[in-house]
Amino acid sequence: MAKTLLLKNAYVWGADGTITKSDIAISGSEIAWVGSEKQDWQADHVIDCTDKLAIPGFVNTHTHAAMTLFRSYADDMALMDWLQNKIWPAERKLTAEDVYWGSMLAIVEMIKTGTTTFADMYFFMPEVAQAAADSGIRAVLSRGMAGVAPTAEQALHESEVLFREWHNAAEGRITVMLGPHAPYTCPPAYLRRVVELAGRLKAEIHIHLSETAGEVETCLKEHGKTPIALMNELGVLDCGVLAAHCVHLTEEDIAIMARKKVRVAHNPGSNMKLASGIAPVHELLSAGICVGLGTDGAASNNNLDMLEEMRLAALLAKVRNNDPLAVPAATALDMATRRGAEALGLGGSIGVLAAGYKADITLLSLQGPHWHPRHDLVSLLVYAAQSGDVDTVMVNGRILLEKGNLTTIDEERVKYEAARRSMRLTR
Ligand SMILES: CSC[C@H]1O[C@@H](n2cnc3c(O)ncnc32)[C@H](O)[C@@H]1O
Ligand SMILES: [Zn+2]
Repeated sequence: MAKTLLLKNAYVWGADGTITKSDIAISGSEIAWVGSEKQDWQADHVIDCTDKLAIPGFVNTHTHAAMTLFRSYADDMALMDWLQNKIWPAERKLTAEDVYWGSMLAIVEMIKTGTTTFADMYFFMPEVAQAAADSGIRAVLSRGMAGVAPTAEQALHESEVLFREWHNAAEGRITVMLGPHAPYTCPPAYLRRVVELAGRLKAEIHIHLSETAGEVETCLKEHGKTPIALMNELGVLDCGVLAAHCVHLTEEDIAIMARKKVRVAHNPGSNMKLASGIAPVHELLSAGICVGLGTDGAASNNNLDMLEEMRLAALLAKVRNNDPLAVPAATALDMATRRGAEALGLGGSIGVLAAGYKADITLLSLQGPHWHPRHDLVSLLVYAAQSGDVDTVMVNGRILLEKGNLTTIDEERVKYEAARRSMRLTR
């Protein structure tokens, strides 16, 4: 018999976008019921959620988890300078164990700030998968691929093995996509092979696209097309694509993306810090494109806090469009949860608190002074909440954070391992 859990008397952000005082009944890994009338639910365990807000766990649609190891190592630089002169040389020294512990540090931070799913693109992905499996979090994993010697062939092979060994593994918490890094690291011939592999495995693609003005300029010079148009020509957009960044887009790019149902991972914090630019989120949403939120890696953000990303997304759109109505609070929250789930191909399974969805839930304490007065809880969540408000987090009905304490991870060991490995890598 599946274990049952009752979250009693919470403020629940429901499927209709309103917040009402409700109970949430959970059976095994799924939400069985949300409402306020059911009296006869026999729960194995009851959590009193008085003065707590229940939302779907945040979905971080783009990160490089193990880059926690490089947090604060190289700041205040532009993307290509940062990658070529600081990050890539340090990444060449990474071992599988480094990636496991760096990913674990990311997972600690993500769970403690209310994230229940993350999409990762990096190296040594079986170790990232193991970290996700060990911790209980949900993850969508891609082996980052660059189409240049000496690792181009190996990356294709490792992507296929990762897919075969980990897609739908760990009680269904882990899924796998293919991760060609970007148009400037993957030449057209290589991208065609990625498309062939995606077709054979029926795998989707996670890629960085149109992140900087320089990327678009170079692509136009070398291929006579924008990165989006080039991906379209190569068949990449027919595979089902999660495109990270999408900062510099033409009207024609947006029309192609809408037609091809490209989903976007918007990373406002990283885009600001690397001075990449401001993505046209309002225009993407108006074109009917699915936009989720991501932190990018902790070396370019420098944290993995989706509350912060949600607030930045709402604020930055207003600045870009000179319009206070651009990306209202409710839209930002939807992007951090339901739309993020859709962006990762998990729509209908997570991202909403309703019967039949997986029980991936974040409870926030409403006791801090910044939650008063309470005209509008969605507004308070997006514009005033703090990560320290995150009280309880569950994935698949399993509690990973209880009253602020991790239940599956030894945080002190993780911090120790990450610190000593980071010292070696950046020496
Ligand atoms: C091939 S694994 C992923 C690869 O991406 C690098 N990376 C981190 N942040 C960004 C970014 O904002 N744009 C492009 N590439 C990025 C990371 O360091 C890995 O090398
Ligand atoms: Zn990235």
